[in-house]
Amino acid sequence: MDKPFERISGDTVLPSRLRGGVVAIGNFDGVHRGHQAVLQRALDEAHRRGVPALVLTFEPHPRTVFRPDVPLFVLTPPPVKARLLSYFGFDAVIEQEFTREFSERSAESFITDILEKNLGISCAVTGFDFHFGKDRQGGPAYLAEAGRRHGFGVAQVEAFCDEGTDVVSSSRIRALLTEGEPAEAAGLLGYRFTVESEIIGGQQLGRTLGFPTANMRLSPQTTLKEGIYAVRFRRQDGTLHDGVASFGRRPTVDDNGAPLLETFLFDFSDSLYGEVCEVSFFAYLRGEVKFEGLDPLVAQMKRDEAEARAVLAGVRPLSALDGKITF
Ligand SMILES: Cc1cc2nc3c(=O)[nH]c(=O)nc-3n(C[C@H](O)[C@H](O)[C@H](O)COP(=O)(O)O)c2cc1C
Ligand SMILES: Nc1ncnc2c1ncn2[C@@H]1O[C@H](COP(=O)(O)OP(=O)(O)O)[C@@H](O)[C@H]1O
Repeated sequence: MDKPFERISGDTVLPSRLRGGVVAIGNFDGVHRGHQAVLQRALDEAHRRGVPALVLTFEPHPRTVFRPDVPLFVLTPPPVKARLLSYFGFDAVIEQEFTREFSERSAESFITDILEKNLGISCAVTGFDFHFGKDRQGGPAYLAEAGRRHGFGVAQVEAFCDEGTDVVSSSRIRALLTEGEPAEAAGLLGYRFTVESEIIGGQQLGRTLGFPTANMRLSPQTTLKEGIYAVRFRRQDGTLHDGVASFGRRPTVDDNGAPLLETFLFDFSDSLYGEVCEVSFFAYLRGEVKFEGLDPLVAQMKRDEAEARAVLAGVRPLSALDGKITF
């Protein structure tokens, strides 16, 4: 059985069972393959030292605090990020509340108050470009020097490049998802992009068409391309179901609403209302179309189902992490 994983809010002094740990520090939005290089280094170091493996992350994403006027498509909201980190093998994530006030802290106060006093770390692991403290005072050299002064280890991990050329980044992944390239995004993430939300009621029309759909609202900042996808659906109890999903405004039946994610699960007939479920995106099949009536819509949905079944029949895990999420 997997060991218990803890989500801890920032500004708390860690209990003794989690002190002395190795902490990976960063926003890690997406927990992509570049992040995973940093996270793996922290895990290896924790195993070598025989101490807890922790992640320190900032919520909400600092960019939303510095640029509140620019919406940010967050790839991994806190519960999703926490689940990925637990699958990856960490003992806990510390979700430090990020505010303007927090950002005004000096780099030295970040070291003494957060890393030393609250977390009691034995080693910090960061990416090559991690900066911290007011006006980005603290960089890699500062952290290394602070480690020598305060007696904790420091490891910094180089930029992780895709096929040796392009740096893997959250912004590249956001752009791929916005362009309808979920398979390419999965290549950079190391797993299939996954959203989590509660199943809500709709117009109850789907069941009369032979295509009941489990409906979810995604965050309004999600700029995932609208259209039809081959997906895998995960229920709260961990069971997986293949399906086909539509993300969009349903121009045939309801042209005005905000986009909805609606998933038809194959070979399934239970109620899902009120359950928090996950949808993982494997392939983009087509854009949404305004049909003249329900018959051509249903005929197209049947073709979509056949195409999604064919896509999903051939999929393989991209990594151990992917295997834990969608296989
Ligand atoms: C595989 C699939 C493909 C869909 N394609 C379209 C489409 O091209 N155009 C459209 O207006 N709605 C499309 N929809 C949305 C349907 O109109 C919607 O699911 C149906 O009206 C049921 O609505 P309800 O869940 O509120 O009952 C699609 C839904 C699914 C599951
Ligand atoms: N195969 C299935 N795929 C999706 N949802 C299903 C399925 N079978 C039963 N359901 C249930 O039916 C609901 C969807 O039915 P539907 O008529 O489309 O109503 P709604 O308008 O609420 O989407 C889902 O939320 C779920 O509780």
